[in-house]
Amino acid sequence: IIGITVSKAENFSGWYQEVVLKAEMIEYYNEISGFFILRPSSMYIWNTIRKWFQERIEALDVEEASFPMFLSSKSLEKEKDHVEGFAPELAWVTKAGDKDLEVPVAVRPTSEAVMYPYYSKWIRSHRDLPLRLNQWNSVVRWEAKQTTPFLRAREFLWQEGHTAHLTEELAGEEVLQILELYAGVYEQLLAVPVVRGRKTEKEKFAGGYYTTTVEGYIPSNGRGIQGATSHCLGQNFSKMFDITVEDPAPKAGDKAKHIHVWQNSWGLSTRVIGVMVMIHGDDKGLVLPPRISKLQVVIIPVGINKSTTPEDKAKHYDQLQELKDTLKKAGVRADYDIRDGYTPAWKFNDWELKGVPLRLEYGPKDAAKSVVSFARRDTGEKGTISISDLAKDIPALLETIQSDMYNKAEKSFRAHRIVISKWEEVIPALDAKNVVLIPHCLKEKCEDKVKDLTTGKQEDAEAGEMKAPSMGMKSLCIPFEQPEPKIVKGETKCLNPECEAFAEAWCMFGRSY
Ligand SMILES: O=C1CCCN[C@@H]1CCCn1cnc2cc(F)c(F)cc2c1=O
Ligand SMILES: [Mg+2]
Repeated sequence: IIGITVSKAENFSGWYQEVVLKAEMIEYYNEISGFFILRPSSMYIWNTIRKWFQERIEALDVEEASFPMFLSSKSLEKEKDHVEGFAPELAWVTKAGDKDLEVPVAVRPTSEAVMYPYYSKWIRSHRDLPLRLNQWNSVVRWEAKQTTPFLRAREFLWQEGHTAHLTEELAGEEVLQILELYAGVYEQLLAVPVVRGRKTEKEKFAGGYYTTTVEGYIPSNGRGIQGATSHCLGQNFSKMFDITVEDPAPKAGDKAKHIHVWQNSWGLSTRVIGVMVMIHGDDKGLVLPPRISKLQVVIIPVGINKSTTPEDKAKHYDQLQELKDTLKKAGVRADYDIRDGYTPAWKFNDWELKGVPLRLEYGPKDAAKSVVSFARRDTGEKGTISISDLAKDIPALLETIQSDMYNKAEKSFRAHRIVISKWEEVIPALDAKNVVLIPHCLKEKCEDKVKDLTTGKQEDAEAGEMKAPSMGMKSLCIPFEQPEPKIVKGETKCLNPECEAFAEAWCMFGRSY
């Protein structure tokens, strides 16, 4: 059978691998492990996201650039403090042909060290600010952990924005504008709800000042997943790379001094596609939100069989063409499937596997009544639409599917975000596939302890039980939207029973990717 042989509820990771393969989104690059081929249906989704995001950052005066994909160890040296943790992920080129390179070069895992020596050269006066450049490219991080399509790959497509500003306020404003665009990619295109917040000191980008993030939730395993990040780098990188401007408003009598610029960097990757697949897919395969689906409507001829005369078949197929033209004129990405030698049922399965949001069935009986039958991919709901209403009803139905998919996922995430004020309720909540909001002191050491306290111990596992001890919980973000009752400084204690500090905020924790 062409369908999915693994149930999403029973074997989530096996289900996921099978869906992305059988829906023809991905091919494993068997030559080298950890690399994947993105096939047309994935690239269509990525390009839809790219157009949507590109249009909006252009409105923010962000310009596009393309920098080399190799890093010299000299410029890597400049950010050595936080790069050392990443060193195992760096891929190096040491030879060209049969000659060793004098100095090995690293394949970019991100482009700060490639770009910022030139930011230093280009940014002289405050009139050169703000500088806002974005790259659409791919980066390489030689992950040691198990890779999986879209979610963790050794090379992935992303965009990386790198901006420089005169003040912390101007940088901070942009950090949030970009974060809101990331939330828009998820909520408006992928029908995926996200929580907006700030990363804790432990989870933020170590080279930065603060990190804001959009966090997703995977109902199948109750885990949180980082969706995209928008960092304020503060003046950390401008000090490392000497990116300064003359003070535009020196106090009278002061000699001209130089200000280190305030920088941001922000990235969203093809991981977003994996998140969408995991949330919306089902045991028949992919379920695509209409706004990002290459094919929104597939029209399947039914009731055509051996007894149908060639004339009638030809006439019927002409009508399929008319239906398709009507839908295309209405702005719907539609096509029909007249592949010979396959039954309608086979075709239904094939297009369900590929996640096409809406199927229309059209046979001689429908023709006689000037209707088409429809079947929604997300809910399976069926019905009929009169052909005269197609141009109006189909676009409306597609928008209904888009918002129903979002609302269903939003309801599920909201129901699995549990506000907790008693420590003993935490692990049961995690085991019930929830993420939790707890009063927390936000200190790194305390977070380490919370992770340890919530990691199942080997001896707890039933003797001989193969299951790995349950994963501890990490902080996901400090939600901008804080639950009631608001944490009052010095009143509520940090929920970690071994921590004496007061809570600073409600912090979202969960098992995570
Ligand atoms: O996350 C983003 C958004 C886009 C621009 N970059 C930032 C920070 C990237 C953080 N990061 C993430 N991963 C890395 C992996 C490495 F091998 C390495 F040398 C450096 C890094 C590294 O700096
Ligand atoms: Mg990483």
